Amino acid sequence: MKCYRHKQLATDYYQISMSNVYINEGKDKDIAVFDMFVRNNPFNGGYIVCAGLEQVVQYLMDLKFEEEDIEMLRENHPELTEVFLDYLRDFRFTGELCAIPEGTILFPHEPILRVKAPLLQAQIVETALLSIINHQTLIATKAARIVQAAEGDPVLEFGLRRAHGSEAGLYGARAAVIGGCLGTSNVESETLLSIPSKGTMSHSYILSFDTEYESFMTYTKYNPNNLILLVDTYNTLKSGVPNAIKVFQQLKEEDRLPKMYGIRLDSGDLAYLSKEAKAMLDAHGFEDAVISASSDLDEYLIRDLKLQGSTINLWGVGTKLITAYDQPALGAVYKLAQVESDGKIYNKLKISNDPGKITNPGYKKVVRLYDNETGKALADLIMLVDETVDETKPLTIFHPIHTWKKRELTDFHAKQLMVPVLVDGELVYDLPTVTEIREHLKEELESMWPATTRFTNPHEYHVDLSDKLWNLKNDILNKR
Ligand SMILES: Nc1ncnc2c1ncn2[C@@H]1O[C@H](COP(=O)(O)OP(=O)(O)OP(=O)(O)O)[C@@H](O)[C@H]1O
Ligand SMILES: O=P(O)(O)OC[C@H]1O[C@H](OP(=O)(O)OP(=O)(O)O)[C@H](O)[C@@H]1O
Ligand SMILES: O=C(O)c1cccnc1
Repeated sequence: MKCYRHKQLATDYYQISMSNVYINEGKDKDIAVFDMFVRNNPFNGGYIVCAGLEQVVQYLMDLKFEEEDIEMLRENHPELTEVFLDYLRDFRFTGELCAIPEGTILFPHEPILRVKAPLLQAQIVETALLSIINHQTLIATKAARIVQAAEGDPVLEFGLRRAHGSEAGLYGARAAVIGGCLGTSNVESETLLSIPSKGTMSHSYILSFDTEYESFMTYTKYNPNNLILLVDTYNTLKSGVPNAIKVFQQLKEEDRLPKMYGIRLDSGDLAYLSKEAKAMLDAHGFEDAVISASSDLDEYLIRDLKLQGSTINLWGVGTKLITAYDQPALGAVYKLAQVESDGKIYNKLKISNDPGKITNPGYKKVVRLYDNETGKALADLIMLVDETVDETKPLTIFHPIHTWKKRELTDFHAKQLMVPVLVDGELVYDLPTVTEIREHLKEELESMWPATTRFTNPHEYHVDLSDKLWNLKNDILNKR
């Protein structure tokens, strides 16, 4: 049986059936603008970390349908016309993609990306684009929170075994590094991230030897530079830590104690055990030993362990990071905002009884307004592409639903968040490396007030609409 992935078929069938209509009704040449955005911050948090753009670009640039895909569609779906199947044969994405760069902090309702392309092209890519961005943005945001809780201690991503399949593990590892993780245990990600995978040892390794000491000592023969010994297999304080100290002493005598050495705790009271282990290591002159821990950790547990005075200084985080345990889906959506047909422009919005769910029409951009004195971000404005912000005058911004909530901004500067990525289907953007993206996120987090990034009841960052966009939206609503 053949079983391999056709990425171009990784879509919902309705994209195909709607495209079949578009081409037969001559709508395929209409130019559509779609926005992708998230409606709520995940994890009850105050921000979102953009991730996944590189894979979106790869997908759009590589997208084509093979003869066998077309044959399969013809056989299984007799309703698909030959005109449409023929069109698929030569399919290429020839449109425009603008996006907020990866590692940028984003807030609900702001377009994370905007696609402007012939309607059929812009439509048929929806599912793939959403699945890429929904996944990586969610994991990058979770990772950023975990890294924030670790307060500068390195965090390693250990989740592959608990990921929802190896693809989620691989791209989850990428997103985790974007979110600030120092590295990952995932070996496959080395080719993707160009970051060497890292790791310690498992309980089974230790159990495979007659004694814990022998397992540790044998490990040192083959791992001269990486020596993090797992100390909880038998008894952390009575056996694991004393055996680790014996090994470190012996290596020190032989002048082969690596720079990076230490222990990993994986069960029990991590605060208590880390403090006791630190005291024992210090008493033997191993003050610089790494004390790492894993065991169902997340941002709340890490914060709690720090409050308890734990001495852990390297965190291994698996399940709760790679699965975004407390919020398994981000909920980004992809909505039609404009159609250009026969030279005429029609701005579109989706109505809802919930005013927060009514989409924003038009060809838009996002601008971030920064305070000149502190350099901190003040608010974001979603506006039409042809609008500018006059930085020389005070600017009054208002809540898009509760419009009486107004704020006057003075002494600020504005920065456009979206950048052109594809023009006429061609790449016009230098894709940064994952480590560059991670650095960018650090700067982004520094530009936010702590009130926005705190875990408990974070301040709702203001994302407002320009007057012109607000009027356009209301005009459309009033005409219905
Ligand atoms: N000091 C602490 N404060 C709060 N939570 C802690 C503390 N120490 C450990 N935990 C957490 O408590 C949970 C249970 O830990 P525990 O060691 O009892 O189970 P375990 O890790 O599954 O151990 P075992 O593998 O021996 O069953 C884990 O999520 C762990 O991270
Ligand atoms: O707790 P997480 O955040 O998910 O981190 C990954 C976990 O995976 C390993 O456990 P596992 O029991 O699978 O293997 P082991 O026998 O090597 O401990 C490791 O020891 C961690 O506890
Ligand atoms: O290297 C490790 O310590 C590791 C890797 C995967 C899962 N848990 C731990």
